[in-house]
Amino acid sequence: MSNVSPSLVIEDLLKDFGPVPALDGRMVRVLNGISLKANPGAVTTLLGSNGAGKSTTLACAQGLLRPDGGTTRLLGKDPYGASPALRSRVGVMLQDGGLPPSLRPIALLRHVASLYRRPADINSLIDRLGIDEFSTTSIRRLSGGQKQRVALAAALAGNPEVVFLDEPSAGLDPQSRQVVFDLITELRGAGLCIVLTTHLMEDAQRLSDYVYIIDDGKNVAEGTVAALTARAAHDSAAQALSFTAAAQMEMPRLPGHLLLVEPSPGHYRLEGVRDAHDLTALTSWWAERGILPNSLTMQPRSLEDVFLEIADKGNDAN
Ligand SMILES: Nc1ncnc2c1ncn2[C@@H]1O[C@H](COP(=O)(O)OP(=O)(O)OP(=O)(O)O)[C@@H](O)[C@H]1O
Repeated sequence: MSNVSPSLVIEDLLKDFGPVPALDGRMVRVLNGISLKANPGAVTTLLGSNGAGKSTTLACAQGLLRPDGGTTRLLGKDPYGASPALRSRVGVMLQDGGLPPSLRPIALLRHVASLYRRPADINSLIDRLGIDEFSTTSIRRLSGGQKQRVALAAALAGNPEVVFLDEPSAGLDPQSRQVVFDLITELRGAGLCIVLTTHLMEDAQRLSDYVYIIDDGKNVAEGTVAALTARAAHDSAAQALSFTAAAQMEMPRLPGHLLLVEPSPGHYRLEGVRDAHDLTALTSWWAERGILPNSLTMQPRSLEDVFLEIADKGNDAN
């Protein structure tokens, strides 16, 4: 891995937007020193909440926006104002699709493929992504998930070495999501450098070889999913326990370090469990109230726990 030269290298990226009338015409710094690397044959994920700066980072990496500072090298070149030769080696799937609304999907994909010297096998992409099912419908009338599939096929039509996927699973039903995930995994196996953004922890956890968590235009953590989750487990000995029972029960009084919440009706989550005594506090409440939970799980730490902890620390620091 260390001998592989990264397809994308970003160092200390700065990007300002504005002037913003609501801020007396001042500029807003939305990227404040983002750095990352993405290797071929790997899925590199930018994970962050809404507005963290993921799409802006991708737009700079793709050469669609001119950065206000820092350096960006895509396949060894500055992507801003790059030659068509560089662009033909890169595929982009934008969050809002950017597809011409009046065209039909297959005509569009054949046209896009015809613009490249070494296009992908477009029939196989159409088949894989189930685009045949809606081939006679214009893009304008496609559902969100169908547009996503066409946008992914368009991003891959030129047989790129690097592909940028902005929220690739947005709007997809579980079956299409699985198809897209399988395709991404296969492309990684074929040596593509895949850079994706998501705010969905589950997607990041399932797909990523390396994750950069960004918040407020800055890097806040990075690593493999395994390293990030292991580090968080080491940082904090507390675990969470989930159970399902009758909805909207009166909450018990628990020791101060425990927090019992009902994130959705009938689904309870006890946070901060450190040892078996903490479980006694919970089971005493169940015994007093005659509650027998329908299900009960102690959860291993997920990327979501890591993310929420980092976000919490960020909020505390502000
Ligand atoms: N053209 C623009 N002018 C002014 N502000 C902008 C512009 N584009 C983006 N921003 C701001 O920059 C910040 C980062 O936006 P960006 O779209 O990169 O976030 P994101 O992490 O991709 O979010 P999301 O998950 O919601 O797509 C946001 O606060 C956004 O409002």
